[in-house]
Amino acid sequence: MAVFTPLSDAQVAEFLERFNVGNLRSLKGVPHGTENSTFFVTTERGEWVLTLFEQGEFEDLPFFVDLLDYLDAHDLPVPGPIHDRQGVALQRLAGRPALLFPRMPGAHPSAPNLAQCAALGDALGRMHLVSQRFQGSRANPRDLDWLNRRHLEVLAFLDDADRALMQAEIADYTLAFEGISLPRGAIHGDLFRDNTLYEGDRLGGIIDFYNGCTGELLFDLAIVINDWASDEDGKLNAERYSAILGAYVKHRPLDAYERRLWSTMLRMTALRYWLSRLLVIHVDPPAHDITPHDPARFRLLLGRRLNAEIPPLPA
Ligand SMILES: Nc1ncnc2c1ncn2[C@@H]1O[C@H](COP(=O)(O)OP(=O)(O)OP(=O)(O)O)[C@@H](O)[C@H]1O
Ligand SMILES: N[C@@H](CCO)C(=O)O
Repeated sequence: MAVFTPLSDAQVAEFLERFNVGNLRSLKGVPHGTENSTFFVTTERGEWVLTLFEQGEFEDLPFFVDLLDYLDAHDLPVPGPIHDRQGVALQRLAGRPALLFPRMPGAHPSAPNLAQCAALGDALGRMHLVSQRFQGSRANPRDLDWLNRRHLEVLAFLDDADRALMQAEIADYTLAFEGISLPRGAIHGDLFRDNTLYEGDRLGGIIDFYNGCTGELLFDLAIVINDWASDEDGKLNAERYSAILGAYVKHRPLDAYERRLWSTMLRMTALRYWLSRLLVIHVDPPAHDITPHDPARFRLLLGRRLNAEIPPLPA
């Protein structure tokens, strides 16, 4: 259930008057999502998504608006926030920060085919090409510093083998990344399958940029590979791996440091989700009654990335 703040038709009809999007025809709460209240809004001019922000860093919202405006202006398939008649995107409604977006077409791909993987790699490559010139800045909230700090809070909940693994891995990443500067830019930060929408093989939209930040582009790519190209047993699926990366490098070839650190980055981003999911369960339970994601999935992926050879990167 993802309507934490209910809205009436009258409230939304009045809200829409601030914009040039037409008059309310229907309003429907979206039953997915875990963090924000989301509504599908229909007017005679089209379909829109209204998001009320319930938690998180409200001071980061202008960064997300600027990033989405920028990517939208560069023809990436993202929902560019609708600006009101005065040119302002970030609003307040029912005491919450609010944004209105165009509704992107399509559905989440649970088992993406190779054409869908290639479409994702293509869009991410195009995004990273332009995002290196994005002027905004927001530190990556889940970077290596965060891993180093926050893993200490979950060690007590792990068995001896997992505790030793987590500590050894983080020490290894710290050494591997020391003094190395990888290409940086704005990144999505959480580009899982359920943050994309497809109509057939066409990528209709990349959504949920609320983990967006500026950081290492390779971090984004590794998150994508771990989610999109892992089979049920956690092993890398060579075909999906090649489809995504092959399409990506056509826009942004990887440099020598990125190639050298690729397998480490795959492990680090697997551990990033293992840790964030453990923190949700043991340390920071969500304010709302939602089913937490399973940390074991990313413990499995980490083990696979450690113990199996990573397929070569495309040239
Ligand atoms: N612009 C959009 N176009 C179409 N559907 C959208 C759009 N924005 C959000 N949605 C739908 O609403 C759902 C919830 O939105 P969103 O992911 O922003 O919320 P959340 O609470 O942050 O959820 P999550 O748990 O996925 O992080 C999405 O899974 C998607 O189905
Ligand atoms: N994609 C995240 C949840 C949202 O940040 C996860 O799977 O743990």
